[in-house]
Amino acid sequence: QPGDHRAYMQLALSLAQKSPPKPTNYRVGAILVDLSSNKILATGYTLELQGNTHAEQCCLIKLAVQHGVPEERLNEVLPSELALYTTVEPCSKRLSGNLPCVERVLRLAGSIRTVYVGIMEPETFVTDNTGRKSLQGAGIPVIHVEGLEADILEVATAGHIKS
Ligand SMILES: Nc1nc(=O)c(N)c(NC[C@H](O)[C@H](O)[C@H](O)COP(=O)(O)O)[nH]1
Ligand SMILES: [Zn+2]
Repeated sequence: QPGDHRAYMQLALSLAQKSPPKPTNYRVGAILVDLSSNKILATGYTLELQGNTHAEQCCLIKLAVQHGVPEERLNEVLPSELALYTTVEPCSKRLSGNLPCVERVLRLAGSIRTVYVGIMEPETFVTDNTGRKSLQGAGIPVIHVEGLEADILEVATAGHIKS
């Protein structure tokens, strides 16, 4: 139901606000929801876990640790009807060269069925995020949850030098 999507995205935004502001990335919040039980399996925000971690990546790292499997084998242990809510669309390229979150989601396509985003990635670092096309091409719909765009963008870019 739309109300649930909005509530989950609002929760993801509250997580994003915990992220330490940096000029070189966005402050993003993400949650993984088990749609069959409507339970939140994991939450994450940018830089929550050590290293240059993304919000979506933090959700997956936590579950990998919890289940004692490498991140890329999570679809062997996770329920098969998950939804990822992320305030900013998953990255398709990272200036750091780390594995983009779109790749992390694609290899778990058996479990992550839908991605809900608050905004598409702005053009600050990567000008043509191809994530949405890649995911939808793999049968994973990317659905825009409307209404929080201004707040999400303000939080995401709080660490940026305002020209
Ligand atoms: N969806 C998403 N979740 C995040 O947690 C995050 N930080 C970004 N940010 C996307 C942006 O394109 C990259 O942050 C830059 O490309 C720099 O790359 P690194 O983050 O240093 O690997 N995007
Ligand atoms: Zn990412």
